Amino acid sequence: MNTIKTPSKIILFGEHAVVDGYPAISMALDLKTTGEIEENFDTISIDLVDLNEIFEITPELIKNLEISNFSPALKYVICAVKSVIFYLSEFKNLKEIKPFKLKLYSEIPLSCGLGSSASVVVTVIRSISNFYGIELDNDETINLAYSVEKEVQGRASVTDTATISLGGMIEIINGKYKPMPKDLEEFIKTCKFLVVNVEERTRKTAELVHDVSKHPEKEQIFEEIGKIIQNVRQVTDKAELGKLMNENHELLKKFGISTEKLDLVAKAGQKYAYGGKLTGAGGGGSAIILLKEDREELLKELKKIGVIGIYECKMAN
Ligand SMILES: Nc1ncnc2c1ncn2[C@@H]1O[C@H](COP(=O)(O)OP(=O)(O)O)[C@@H](O)[C@H]1O
Ligand SMILES: C[C@@](O)(CCOP(=O)(O)O)CC(=O)O
Ligand SMILES: [Mg+2]
Repeated sequence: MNTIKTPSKIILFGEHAVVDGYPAISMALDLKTTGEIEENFDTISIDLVDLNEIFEITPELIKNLEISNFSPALKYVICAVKSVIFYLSEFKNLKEIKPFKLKLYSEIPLSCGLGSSASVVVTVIRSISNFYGIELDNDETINLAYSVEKEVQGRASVTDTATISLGGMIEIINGKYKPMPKDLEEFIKTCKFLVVNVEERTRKTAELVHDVSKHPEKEQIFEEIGKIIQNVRQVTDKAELGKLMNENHELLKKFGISTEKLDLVAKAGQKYAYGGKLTGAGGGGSAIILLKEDREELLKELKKIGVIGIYECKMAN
């Protein structure tokens, strides 16, 4: 049996704007999705442990699967299985689609803005290509995973799939992923972030991304977010960086994708730490807080607000 483990991510700045070509800055997080794959007798069997579902199909039918026939929860994994098998057959000379059993499970809270969708999609792609003994480079993996997120969500950026595939910290500029400038990376590495899983989401990423794309003030808000990221590049002081996080959160609120609890957590970050903002698509889910040394008051405030979970952010390389 082969095992693949893939990190999650936090978007530090630029979520949603990045879907429209504006910049973003993100970091891989060491909460991981695991894929365990081995030969199977006659079918392709996918055990989605976190969804309590098993999907089975005979190999010859996989390429003609109609993704729209499946429930939203199954779409990411099934679209990823179909896409990687199609790609390996068409472009990497895969001759025979041998049956396999793939078990998927994750440490990442699902639908919480930490990129669980991108993490499971990259895990599927790497597990299956690995099983067939075909090496995909990062660019192939990222482009394949990005096409899956776009097909399932209707709109997506490459931020999640690139960050999760490459690890570390990356910048997205004009839809292209690049390593972070060294000095900025060194500075951000001195920062400690708290990842707060605030509450269950009311809308899926696909719906949130769609709703934001229809907002009448979208362009000017994205322009403002783009300016914040220009300023991030000059910052060498945590108080400054925290202020820019707060500004980013205020701009995201204008899209109606924050919630009362996300705002309370962001405010707690502003009051008891350097700053705080929602991360990912919003609609509930997670926030990130740039920590000061002393976090006692902050933790007390988060307890009072009542959040689902708190993770000390450890960057995954
Ligand atoms: N471990 C997993 N197993 C199966 N499907 C998963 C897994 N993790 C994520 N998913 C799929 O991704 C969806 C969540 O993706 P999304 O709404 O983009 O939220 P996020 O990426 O912020 O976690 C889940 O509803 C499910 O369809
Ligand atoms: C909202 C967005 O910028 C990030 C989505 O993150 P998540 O699926 O909520 O973890 C969409 C995208 O970049 O594809
Ligand atoms: Mg997602």
